[in-house]
Amino acid sequence: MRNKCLAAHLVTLSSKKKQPRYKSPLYKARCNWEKLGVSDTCYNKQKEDKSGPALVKCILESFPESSHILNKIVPDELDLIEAELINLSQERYNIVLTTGGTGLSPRDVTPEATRRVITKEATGISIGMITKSLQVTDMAMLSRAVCGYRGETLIVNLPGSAKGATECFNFIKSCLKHAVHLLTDKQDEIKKTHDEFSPVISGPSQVKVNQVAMRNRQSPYKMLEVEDALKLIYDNTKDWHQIETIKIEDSLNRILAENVYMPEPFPPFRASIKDGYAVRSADGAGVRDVQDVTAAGDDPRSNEVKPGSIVRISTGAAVPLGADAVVQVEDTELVVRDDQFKEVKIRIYVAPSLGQDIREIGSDIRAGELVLNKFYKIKASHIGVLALIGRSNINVFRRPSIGVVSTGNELRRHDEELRSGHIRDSNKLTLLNLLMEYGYMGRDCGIARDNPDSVKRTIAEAFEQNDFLITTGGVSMGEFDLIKEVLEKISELKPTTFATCTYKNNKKFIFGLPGNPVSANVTFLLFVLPAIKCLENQKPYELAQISVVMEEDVKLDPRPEYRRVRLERSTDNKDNIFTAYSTGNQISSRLNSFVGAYALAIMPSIATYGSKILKKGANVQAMVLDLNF
Ligand SMILES: Nc1nc2c(c(=O)[nH]1)N[C@H]1C(S)=C(S)[C@@H](COP(=O)(O)OP(=O)(O)OC[C@H]3O[C@@H](n4cnc5c(N)ncnc54)[C@H](O)[C@@H]3O)O[C@H]1N2
Ligand code: MOO
Ligand SMILES: [Mg+2]
Repeated sequence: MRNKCLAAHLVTLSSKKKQPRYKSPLYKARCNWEKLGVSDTCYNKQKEDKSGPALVKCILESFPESSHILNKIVPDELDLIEAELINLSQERYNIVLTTGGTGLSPRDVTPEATRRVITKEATGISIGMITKSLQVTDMAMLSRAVCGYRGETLIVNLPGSAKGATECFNFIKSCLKHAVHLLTDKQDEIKKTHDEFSPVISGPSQVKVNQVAMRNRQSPYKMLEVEDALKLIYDNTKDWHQIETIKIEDSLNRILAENVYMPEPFPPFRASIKDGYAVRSADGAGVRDVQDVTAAGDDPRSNEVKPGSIVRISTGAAVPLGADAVVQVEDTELVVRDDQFKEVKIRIYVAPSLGQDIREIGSDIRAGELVLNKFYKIKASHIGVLALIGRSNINVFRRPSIGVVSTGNELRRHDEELRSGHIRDSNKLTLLNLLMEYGYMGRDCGIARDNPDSVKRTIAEAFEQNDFLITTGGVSMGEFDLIKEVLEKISELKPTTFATCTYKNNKKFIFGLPGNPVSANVTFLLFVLPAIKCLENQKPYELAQISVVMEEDVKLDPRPEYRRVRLERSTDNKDNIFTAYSTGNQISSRLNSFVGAYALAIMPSIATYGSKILKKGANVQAMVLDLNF
């Protein structure tokens, strides 16, 4: 339906062209957004229209989902421009951008035509555009650009030059989508944008979450020990596994869901191990006639070695009939050659033994032999084996599709401009890349704002595409910490949260990790990774541990803690003991405590250790993050 589309129409008008001569569509493109239109009046054979194509390029860059762009030219005539604008609004284009005709020359009539057409003015857009343009040139004072709308169509006057038009488009583009959503009454989209901007409203927070005075003063969720938490995670993930068939080319690091047997012997023919001569061993040493040659790929039945003769052979070639040994070229000498330098007679120094330098049929892999076991993680050489035995597809355990959501009003994408009170979302890229480090792919499912609707909507949208979600933030005791409120079945690993739920009849898994970047990283390694592996039907997993000696006194916490440490081998290193040095301040907001960290040294809780201080020189276990130290 066209009226439901987000569309733009661009009209470029030129004041320079006196006669209206051309009216032709210049450019039409269909993309997978709905309908965008671009029209252009500044077209004249004496001068190339640059602003139309330049704007089309800008639109496509800024709104790659644009589905229809029409670049059209209309002449600089009040009535014609008016008629065209009315026509475009009747066709329900969502945005009409005009270029040209906004200045002070007598031919400049675009604002007048626009005023005739619009039912209401959108003054803010013109003001925004002109204000920002004034930072570029004082000439912007001469702009008479008008912006407004007729029906569902937003009409925006831009200057005529390619530079001015694209500059002004870039000044106003951030509000265009929302303007169209408002004009077309797209409530869902409108709400999303309002959520986005809620945190910048100054004064008391506008986010009405709950009656804060009634909040829990203690977490109502049961807090678990790490081991119990892991058990609960396994119990809730171990039965999910599913099998899928994939191409062997795509199977690296996947978990095999079948035993793989060899269907036929390998090598499938008797193959030479050396470059040399295929011989009859009974003929012994001495001078032989070189009867023929057989190369890799030749049919062994095409040749038969006659008594007293030999056949030149290369490594990997099938040994011809009659031959039962191969003599490497190093153990021979040339006796006679012909004019063409072909070998005629050679001498074998040492009598060959039966079967020498021949790989018998099935000597590498017997027919029926088990070559790969179910539950193996498929490595490069395994894929080679699968190729060797002629498998195109293989059954593996399906991986959950994984989405990553950040939550927080303070968050902006790392590439977005920050305003006061904002920080960049670092957890998203950390987690997506941690997934990749361990061989998984995650999807960016956006940033949810700290209100129940936004959290619910973002989670629901993420569940549309994913089996497994990792969220960060919003799991603690704050009045805007909402993740737990929207989940059904919950256990808490203070403050990490794990829940399973059914969404549209499918079982889904969600980890609400703490927002603090270090905590998100550590809890991913401790809990999320084992859960993903369990869904893939791998055995209970944890990072490999080694024994380390702490290089400093450490104040312990009521909860076990995981210190980021640099490791050094002890000088004598008899028992393979490593010394662990903390990577600076360990506060959980300080993500750079991971920089230079090779391991997580496990600090026991006060209760387990029986003291508040772990003394320098104490021996503890450390989970290895990077073996290359
Ligand atoms: N009264 C209590 N307050 C807090 C407790 C508690 O037990 N009682 N626990 C503290 C601990 S420990 C942690 S960890 C945090 C957990 O916080 P949340 O998971 O609720 O996360 P937020 O409050 O949303 O954010 C915490 C912190 O992290 C920053 N953050 C959040 N998301 C991101 C991101 N994607 N990228 C970068 N930084 C992010 C956020 O700005 C906050 O500074 O709660 C303590 N409070
Ligand atoms: O659990 Mo919080 O993660 O200590 O900072
Ligand atoms: Mg919080």
